[in-house]
Amino acid sequence: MNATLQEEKEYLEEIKEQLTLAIRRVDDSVRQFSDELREKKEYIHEHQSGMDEADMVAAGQSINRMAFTGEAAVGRKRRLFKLGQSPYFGRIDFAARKQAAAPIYIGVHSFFDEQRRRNLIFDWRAPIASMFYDFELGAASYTTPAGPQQGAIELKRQYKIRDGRLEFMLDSDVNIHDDVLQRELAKSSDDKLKNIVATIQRDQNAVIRNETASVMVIQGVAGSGKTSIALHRIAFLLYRYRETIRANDILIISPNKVFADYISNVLPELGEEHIPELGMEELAADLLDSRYSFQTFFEQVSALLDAHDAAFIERIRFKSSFEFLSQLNKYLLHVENNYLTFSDLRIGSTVVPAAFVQTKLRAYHRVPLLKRFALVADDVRAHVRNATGRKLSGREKSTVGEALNRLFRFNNVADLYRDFYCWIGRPELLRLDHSLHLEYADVFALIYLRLRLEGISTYDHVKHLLVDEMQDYTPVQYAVLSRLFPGRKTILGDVSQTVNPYSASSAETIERVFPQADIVKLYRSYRSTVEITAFAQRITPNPHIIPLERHGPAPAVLRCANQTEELAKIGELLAAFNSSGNQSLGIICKTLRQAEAVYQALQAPDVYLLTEESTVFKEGAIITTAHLAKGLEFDAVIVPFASAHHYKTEVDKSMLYVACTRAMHELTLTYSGELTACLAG
Ligand SMILES: Nc1ncnc2c1ncn2[C@@H]1O[C@H](COP(=O)(O)OP(=O)(O)OP(=O)(O)O)[C@@H](O)[C@H]1O
Repeated sequence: MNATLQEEKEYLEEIKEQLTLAIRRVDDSVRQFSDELREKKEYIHEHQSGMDEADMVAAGQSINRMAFTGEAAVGRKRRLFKLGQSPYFGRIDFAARKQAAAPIYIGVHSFFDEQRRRNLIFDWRAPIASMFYDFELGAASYTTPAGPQQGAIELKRQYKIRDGRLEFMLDSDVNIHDDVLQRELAKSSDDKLKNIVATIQRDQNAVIRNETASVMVIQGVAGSGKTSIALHRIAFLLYRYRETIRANDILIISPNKVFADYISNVLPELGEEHIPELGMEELAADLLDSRYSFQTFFEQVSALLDAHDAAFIERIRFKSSFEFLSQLNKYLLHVENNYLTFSDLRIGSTVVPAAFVQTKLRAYHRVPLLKRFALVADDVRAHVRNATGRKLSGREKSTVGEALNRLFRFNNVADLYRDFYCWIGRPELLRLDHSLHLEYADVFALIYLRLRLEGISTYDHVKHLLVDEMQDYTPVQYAVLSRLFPGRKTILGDVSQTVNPYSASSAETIERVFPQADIVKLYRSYRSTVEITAFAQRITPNPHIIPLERHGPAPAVLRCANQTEELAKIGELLAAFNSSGNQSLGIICKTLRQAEAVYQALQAPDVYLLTEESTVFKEGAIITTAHLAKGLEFDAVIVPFASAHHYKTEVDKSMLYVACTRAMHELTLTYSGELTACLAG
């Protein structure tokens, strides 16, 4: 063993010892807290009769304080314990100007040596740790409250420590060493998405640590780490702004529950609490006060996959356009200018001139229209009070309210929405029957009208919004999000991975809704082998994509004589997976019907069918649809029924691209009949 390795091993043992001592100290203080808490409770119990209300409140507060401190100690213990397993993953020896170099160890959390009053491990989010990601050996700098600290990195080292044991270490003289990244990516994926702190790349680090963007749009190719980066960005913001932002101030809008479960590990792995999460449809139901039933996005896409209905596509296309949002905005102006009828109001013997009401209503132009009537009613009441020199009777007060409500010709948003289509001369674009069941394309348009006319402030508390799969949301949806969430936003996705090409948004479309957005584009793909990435390029080419140099078997396209033989083949592939070293397999179909057919045919134990109703991500082998698999990844992927019969339209092609790009190491397609033309390249 060379001297450096020996030194590092000794240092690791020393740190582990320090951590053990620190855990013991926390244990002692937790014990002390719980003893004090018990004594306090006993004291209160015994002296209850002699205590007045103020004493009780004070005692309650002190108990809460103790419990809070106790909880913080338990959290600290959890973090220390985790550090004991893997205390650090990186080290840089940094020499600040005119000073000798000092080692800086970087880990998932910081560890402070109370006795010597110095940091033994720095949190990866600390400003000084940013140099590990941003610089090679030589000149380097980081920001401090007093300005940039210049200096030089004299050594850069990476470690893999697992269960307290040093598995390997590497000195690197270039950026984060490719070897370590390669080792990480070559591993099989056994479970949910993982943290990537040890191998964050420079361009990714810039996105994670960006503090200036009020809206950040990340357009990145499949497997470029968008979701991972966005979650690390949240962890960074929680650390950087720990005084002002808490986990509860953040909201993740996720495409479905399985995805939400799939990403749920990353932040706790980084020591952060669970972040509230909401599906787009849950948000819609909430904003419509559950007054309307509506088609879901899954149902819309399934309908498109089932049949080619030109009128349905036309409705979706129009309502996904920027033009539609502009028309809605113009219509709102039209409503304001034309749908209010002003006349003099007679309250008792007082006449309130129409011009008075009109001026008042205009003065509140910043308030949503339907909210203005109540404000103007107060003004009218005050006017009448001044004119008569007396208080108004209850009856007179309600007469004012009723008269003002009559100024506006509509009393519900659905009627206005219907009227909008007459106004643009396209009534055929709305399918809304009396049961008020909305098509998915209408859901957010109706919400937008409601938002503009009534105002909604339920989500004002959210300080940071994260939206994944941005390509699936339309300009109207973004206009709603923009008004609903005034705080900062991180929006990410990939235009090539749309499941509905008729409603897809690009980064440029989103930029039109958020002109202030910082747009970042990521082209390096980390998930799949070079062979799989090249194969997926045959479906949707992207000349800019840069696959990470990692090789594996070429994807296989297996021809079968008929469907029975195809299902038998999939059974064989499943058996081969079970005896391979791979941990996860995704059998990804175009539709749920196909997925159910494969599931029935295989009848294999330990194979799960993932549907729209599923709420958790399962390990091992799963059968699902491309729509649901979006955002997930598997060691090996099988795409059944890749025939010309099943994959022929634009929507089918999108599904095939999503399915193939889920594979990390192995990809197999099966078909019978003629092979799909989507693979023609
Ligand atoms: N810097 C990195 N170090 C190690 N692994 C990384 C890095 N960046 C990304 N990865 C890995 O690449 C894979 C893809 O990441 P992620 O799912 O975040 O990408 P994505 O862009 O959201 O993908 P998609 O849009 O295709 O769903 C994950 O396994 C992730 O851990």
